[in-house]
Amino acid sequence: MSNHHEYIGNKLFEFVDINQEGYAIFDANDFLVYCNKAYGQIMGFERNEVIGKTFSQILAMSFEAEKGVKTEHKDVGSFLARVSQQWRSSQYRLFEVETHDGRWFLLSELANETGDVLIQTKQITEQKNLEKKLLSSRDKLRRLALTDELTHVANRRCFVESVEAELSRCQRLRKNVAYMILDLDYFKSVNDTYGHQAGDEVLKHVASLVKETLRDYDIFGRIGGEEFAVFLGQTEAKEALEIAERIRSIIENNPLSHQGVRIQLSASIGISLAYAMNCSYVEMYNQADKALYQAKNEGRNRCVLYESYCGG
Ligand SMILES: Nc1nc2c(ncn2[C@@H]2O[C@H](COP(=O)(O)OP(=O)(O)OP(=O)(O)O)[C@@H](O)[C@H]2O)c(=O)[nH]1
Repeated sequence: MSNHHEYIGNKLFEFVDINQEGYAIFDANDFLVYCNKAYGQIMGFERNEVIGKTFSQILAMSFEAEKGVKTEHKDVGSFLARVSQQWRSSQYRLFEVETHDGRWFLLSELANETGDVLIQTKQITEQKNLEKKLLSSRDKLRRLALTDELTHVANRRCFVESVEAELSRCQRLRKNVAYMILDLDYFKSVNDTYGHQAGDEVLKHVASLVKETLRDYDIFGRIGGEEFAVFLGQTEAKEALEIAERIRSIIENNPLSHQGVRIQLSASIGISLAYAMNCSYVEMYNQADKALYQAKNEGRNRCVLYESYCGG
C-alpha cells in the first residue's frame, strides 16, 4: 500500500472510530473483529465486551440483558432463529431496528467477497416518531371517516361500501342475501318528552343491542338519524326473518334507563331478500324501505318482508 493510501486509511479509521453512527465488521466466521464505540452502545455494551464475540453471542447477550436491539420474540431461541434467517441473506441489506432505550436505527449490512460483513447504522428515531404520529393520525382520520360519531357503529358511507363489496362477493358465489332497515318507532316523541340527550342515549343503546345480536360477519351501520341497517350475506328468508324478529324483540324487551326514567322502545323493520346475482344495493334498499313503510302502517313494532325477491 502506498504511503498516501495508508494515510487515507488511517484518517478514515479515525473518523469511523469517533463517529456517532455505529460501524462494525464481522469476519467470515461471524466474529466481531471491529466496532466503534457507537455500535457497542447501540447493542447495549462497551465495545470491549462485544469484540471477539460472534454475532449470535452478541444478540443473545442483548436479549438476556434487555439492552440493545429489541424484539417481539419471547425466547432467545426463536429470536436468534429469526435473525439468522435474514443475516447474510443477500450481499447488501437494509433494515430497521428499535433499541430498548427507545431509539430507532436504520442498519445496512454489506458483505464482501471474502465473507466479511460491514454493519453501518443511522439513527432514525425522529423520523420514526414522526412516521408513528402520521400513521396514528391517518388511522384516526380513517376511523372518524368510517364511524358514526354517536353510536360508534359504521356510518352510512362505510356501511354502503362494505355492503357493496359483500354483495358482489355473494354474487360471485351465487348466494342469497338479506337487507334490513330498522327504524325506531315514535322516536320524535322520545326527543320531545325526555330531551335530545335522552334521544342520543336511546340511539347508542339500540346500536349496542343490535350489535350484540348479530354475528361477527353481518354488516351493521347507522344510515340515518334513527335509521339503522343490517346486511346479512349468504342468508335465506327464514333465517333473515328470525334475526329481524330477534332484534325487534330485544329492543322491545330492553327499555333504556335514563336518569331514573324508563324509556320504552320499539322498532319497525323492513326486510328485502335478493338472489344476489341480479340485485343492486339501491334496489335492495328501496324494497326494504317499502317493507318498512308497510310495517309502520300496520301498527309499528313489527318486521315485514318485501313480498318478492329482488332480482328474482
Ligand atoms: N336525539 C337525536 N334525535 C335524532 C337524531 N337524528 C334524528 N333524530 C330525530 O329523529 C326523529 C325522527 O322522527 P320521525 O322521522 O318523525 O319519526 P318517528 O317519530 O320515529 O316516527 P315513526 O318513525 O313514524 O315511528 C326526529 O325528531 C329527529 O330530530 C340524533 O342523532 N339524535
